[in-house]
Amino acid sequence: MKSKSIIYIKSANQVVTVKGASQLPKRGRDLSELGIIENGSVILVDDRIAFAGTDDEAVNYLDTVTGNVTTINAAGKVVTPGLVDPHTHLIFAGSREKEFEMRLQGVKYIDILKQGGGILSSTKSTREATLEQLVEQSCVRLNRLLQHGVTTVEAKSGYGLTVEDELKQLRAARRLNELHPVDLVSTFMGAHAVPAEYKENPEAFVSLITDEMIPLVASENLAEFCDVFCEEGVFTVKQSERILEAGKRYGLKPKIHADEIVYTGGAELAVKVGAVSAEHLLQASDEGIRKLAGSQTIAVLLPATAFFLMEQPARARTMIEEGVAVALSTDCNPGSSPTQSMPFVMNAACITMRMTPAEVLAAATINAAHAIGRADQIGSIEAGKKADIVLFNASNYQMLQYNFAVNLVDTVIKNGRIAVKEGVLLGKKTASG
Ligand SMILES: N=CN[C@@H](CCC(=O)O)C(=O)O
Ligand SMILES: [Zn+2]
Repeated sequence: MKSKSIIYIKSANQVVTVKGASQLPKRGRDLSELGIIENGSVILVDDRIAFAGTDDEAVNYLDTVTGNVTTINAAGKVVTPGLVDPHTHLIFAGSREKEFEMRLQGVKYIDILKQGGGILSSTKSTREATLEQLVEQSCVRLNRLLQHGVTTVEAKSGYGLTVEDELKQLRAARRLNELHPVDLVSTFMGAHAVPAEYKENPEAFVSLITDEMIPLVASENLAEFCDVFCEEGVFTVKQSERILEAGKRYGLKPKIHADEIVYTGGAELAVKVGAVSAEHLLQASDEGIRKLAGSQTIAVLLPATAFFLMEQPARARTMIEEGVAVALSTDCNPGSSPTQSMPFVMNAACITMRMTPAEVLAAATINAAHAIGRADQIGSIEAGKKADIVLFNASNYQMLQYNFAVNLVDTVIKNGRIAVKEGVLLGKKTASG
């Protein structure tokens, strides 16, 4: 019989389990309850977490298991669950730094899209790329996410906007998931923008999404979620509802880019369709926030996007006080958030939205896992969950947010294997494996 692989992480300054009293998303005061173990140990057996407790308890537990033990001395470090990034547009080709300069000169993000740039510019480069080129370019970003502590990432399509190119993007995500240690969770987002060829007839594009794209995505099992950019000048509330309901009929769970640039009632729609998550929410109304608070929909907040677009961020404090379950994400994409740093997002959540370091950590782990329907497997350090763990060079969890614009990640363990050691990616992944 194959010997078990055991990783014994011991003597951590803090093990931040983020374990909650229930299996539900964290809200209100509970968002700050991190289940910290001082002088803690974590024991991983093969690809699962087997134990989390004090150093003394760990010694007793170790007596009960046999296998090849790798010991990691975590003295002076903070141990957390692998970070979860629940909203990205990871799979794309090209970049848009020229638009960045235009925006610095005062041109609005949404106006660039209306003039045929923005998302449509990335659509052009993504259509021109082969699946292999998409995997290659996206792999570089995924490596960086991993080096910044992310062990699971959601990835949306939406830069293809034709049947074949949307499928190509989702197949690229599947390929990357197969070759890379980080887990990818796919979302179909054919409703990311109306392509130029449908400018005069957007309803026909909506029909293409509902009648052709969604059935094909579902039949190839290429995505778990369906997302829509519900925004003035992009997809109306009515069109968004039609698309999300069509997705539901094919087993794709709804997500919405809601109330990002202007208020449209996106948050209200998210609750109406039973969305797993509503994203952005910069312009969400009081009523929208109240409705989110009374629902199971997670509010995925994207402070790096507001920062990069030079806009006011979402009202995180109001949301938390009203009882909304909030999560955080990079929104990694070529236009509004070309970052691969969750630690930056976590810092920005404190500085720009006044979330506390404790709230931020829960929002970037367990609540982020809820936002992609994975909270039973990841997002906290609990026996039975995936062995996805990060060790930070920090004496306490507040340091993670306080020490901004540096990467404190020392070690990342993904599925029970060391993927990053002393900040360096091991067995560096490329598109060929
Ligand atoms: N707002 C819509 N979609 C992305 C941006 C995509 C892009 O600009 O390429 C977002 O979530 O920010
Ligand atoms: Zn997005």
